[in-house]
Parts: sequence; C-alpha cells; structure tokens
Amino acid sequence: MKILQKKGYKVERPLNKGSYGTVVLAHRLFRTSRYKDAKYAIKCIRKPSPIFLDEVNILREFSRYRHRNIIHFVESFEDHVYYYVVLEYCPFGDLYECILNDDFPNAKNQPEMIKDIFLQVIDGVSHMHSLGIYHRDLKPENFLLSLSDDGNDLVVKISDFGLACRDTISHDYGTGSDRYMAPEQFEDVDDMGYSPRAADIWAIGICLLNLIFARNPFAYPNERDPIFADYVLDPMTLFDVFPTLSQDTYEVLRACLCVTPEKRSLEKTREAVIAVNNWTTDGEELESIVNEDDDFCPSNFLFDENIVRCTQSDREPLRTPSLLTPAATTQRGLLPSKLQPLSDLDENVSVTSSPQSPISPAAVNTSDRSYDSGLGESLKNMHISKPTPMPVNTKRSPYSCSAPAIVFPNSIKGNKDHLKFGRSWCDMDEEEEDNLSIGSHDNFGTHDELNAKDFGLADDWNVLSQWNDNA
Ligand SMILES: Nc1ncnc2c1ncn2[C@@H]1O[C@H](COP(=O)(O)OP(=O)(O)OP(=O)(O)O)[C@@H](O)[C@H]1O
Repeated sequence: MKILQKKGYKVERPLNKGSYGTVVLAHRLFRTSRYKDAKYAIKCIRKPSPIFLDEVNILREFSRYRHRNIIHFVESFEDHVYYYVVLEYCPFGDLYECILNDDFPNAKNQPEMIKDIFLQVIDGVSHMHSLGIYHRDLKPENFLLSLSDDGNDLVVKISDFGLACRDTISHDYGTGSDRYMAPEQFEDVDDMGYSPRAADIWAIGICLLNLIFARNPFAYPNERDPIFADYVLDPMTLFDVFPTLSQDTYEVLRACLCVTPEKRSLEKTREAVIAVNNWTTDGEELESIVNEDDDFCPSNFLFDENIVRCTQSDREPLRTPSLLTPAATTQRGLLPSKLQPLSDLDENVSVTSSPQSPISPAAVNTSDRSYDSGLGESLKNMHISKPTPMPVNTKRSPYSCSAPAIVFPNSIKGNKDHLKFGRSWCDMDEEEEDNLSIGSHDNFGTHDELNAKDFGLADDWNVLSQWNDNA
C-alpha cells in the first residue's frame, strides 16, 4: 500500500488520466545521485494491464540509449493494485495543450519555433526507429514539453509507448488514433500487414498540420471521409482544406504524407523542413519576422516554471480514439473491404502554379456532391479549438452526411482480456465527461489542494492520498 512512500516519493497531485490509469506529480522525499530531480511524473497503471511490460521494456531500452527527445524513464515497481512507472516530469504540458489553448506560438508569428519543435520530433522519431522501436500513436498529446538544462530551449519529449512495437511488419490494424493513423494502419486492405515505421512518418505529417493550422486534415484515413478521398485522388486538394498552406509546407508533406507507405521518408521530411521559409502564405518569410527583438525565447512562452501547464483534465476533448486492437465486430464491417487504388504525391505534378485553387480530379469528380456537407462539417469538427463531443460508444459520423456511422464496440469497456485498447482520456464517454466538466483550468493550475473528484480522478487520487496520509 505504501509503496510510493517506501520508494521515496510523495504524491503532490494528479496530473492527468490516461487510458490505463492516472499520472501523478510526485516529489522525492530525499535525493540521491540517481534521483537528481525534485519532481517526477508517476504513471499508475491499474492491474491487470496489457501494456505495462511492453511499455516498460521499451522505456528501459531508451534509458540505455538516451536521447533528449525521448521521455526519460527512471524506474518501475508495483503493488497488488497498480504498476508504477516513474518518468521525468515535463512541467510545460504537451503539444496538444499548447495548440488547444492557442498559446503555442503560431506559424505566422513564430515560424522558427515550429521548425525547431518539428525537427525535434523528427530527431526523436529517428532515434526511436534506429533502435527498431515504432511508436504507433504519435500525436500532439504524446509530445511533452520541457526545458533544456540551461533553461534556454524548449525540448520536446516523445512519450507514451503503450502502443509501441518492434515489429517491422504489423498486423494490428486500427492501432493508434484515427486522425493520425496511416491509411494502411487504419484497416486491413490486403492482409499483408503494414510498416509501423512508415505509419509513424505519416503521423508526424498530420502533427505538422496540427502545429501550423490547429486542425486535423482527416477525420480518419478512409475514403468515406470526403477530404481523405479527395486527398487520395489528388494531394493538392490540401490547398483547398488549408487555403494558406505554403508551397514549402507542401514540400514537407510530400515526403511524409504519401499515401504509398514506401514513399515516406524521415530524412526527406527533415531536409524539406530545414528548407522551409514560410509555413503559410499569410506570413512573411522567416528571416523578416525573426529579428533580434523578436528572437525566440522559451521563457516568454513558458511563463513561470511553477505553473503546471500540462494536463488540465478539463481540457476540451480532441477526439482521437486510440484503439490497440479493435474488436472484429467494430467498424471493420462497415468499411469498404478495399480502398480504392491509391494515387500518391505525384513527383511530376506541377506545383509551381498557384496552389490556392488547384483544379483537381477530385474536385471535378465530386462536383455533383455538396462539398460543404463534407468539408465544412468536417472542419468544424476537426478544429481543435472547437471540438464536438463524440461519445465513444455512440454512433459517430459527424464528418459527412453520406458516411455510414462508425459504432465503437461496447466491449471496449467490458472484458478487456481479448481486447487490448488505448483510449486517450479525452475519448471518455459522456458520463465521464460530465464528471470532468466541473473543474476549471485555473483551479488546476493554482490550487495544490486539487479537488480530484472534480477532475474524474477521484478513485485513484483517493487511494494515493491515503497512501500519503497514512505514511
Ligand atoms: N512525464 C510526464 N510529465 C508531465 N505530464 C505527463 C507525463 N507523462 C504523462 N503525463 C500526462 O499524463 C497524460 C497521460 O499519460 P500517458 O499518455 O502516458 O497515459 P496513457 O494512459 O498511456 O494515455 P493514452 O490515453 O494517451 O494512451 C499525458 O497526456 C500527459 O498529459
């Protein structure tokens, strides 16, 4: 019961709730050379857990081959109720939070920062892949933010390896989060499996669009999403979805958001990012914006180190269901058995013409349907700052009037022995959301006496409080 205390940690407050348990902030009761930091994040995973061992094994490997852009694992232990994973604490939140709160410097005003952040993401992913580890759930929620040791730089840390694998070919279709999933990862098209490496590269392409536009391009990578369908036919339709998309950004996407997995390249993505002068067409070039007075300074962005910026449990939901292995009876039956033949980013496509309104095959072919019904509705629901609640266990097809509903399996909350799943905390059902809606952003940041009940963390929090109190 008092294992945390015995191990030298005192829990301060819950940080957030993930699919598998609660993450708490704890400080060390005494420091040693091994435990240099004052604060740690402890992921408390309720037993039984399908992911604990795999995640810890992968985290251990990262501690042998440390990288500044991968979360640092400290130790793990367990009692009869929980597994505990002790991690370095990232006090400045995750990228999702920054995008959602609009306090992440935007593409127009801080283009260099977007470049820096994204290059760090690429570095972290590249290191991970060099160790033969593939994340499969890369998304802004899993990019935590910290400061460099000298306090001058914002450092991105890739976290949450609960869905990571070492398979070069995976058959776990539907693993990850719909909006970030590569098409071949989303559903089984030809029973050939998919490359998790290539799937990760696709995901970071989506993350880049999140960073620049605070939106997701696709609700899910299936042709029943009209925007994705158009993209498959002609990638330049992205210029319709994001009217201020720059040619530079498009060049980056040409390297990572290829529908054909084999064409995705992390190295080419990196080269294209380095070459970016402007992310959007509504800003000036990087050089003219970043002058001496306006130089990037993390402390301006990050404010007070003591403010816990991450993990407000009341943050607006960004619907990104994370299914590890969807049940056989799920949306699979509702999806077309095969994707249409996929076109790709065409190396020969002329991109020198005005990118704003490409006359694309998709646009021509779909002239008889209401584009608004798909695009407008889709964008409305995809805009990160105005998310629409979409309970996990109810029909969800807000993207297109014509799209059949996707029904999540009831069993997702039931017997999990046969169904390993990962739900982002923001994909909770309505009942859970009601519990969360009471808390406020300010309260979380300013009151140490956190009312955990208001944040839906009551169960775990009460147990953890008892451990501390009884100690
Ligand atoms: N080291 C950390 N420092 C600060 N906050 C953290 C840390 N680790 C996790 N968190 C917070 O806790 C949340 C949940 O953590 P994590 O994603 O590891 O759990 P999970 O149960 O695997 O979640 P998911 O539902 O995404 O699968 C994160 O989104 C983040 O807000």
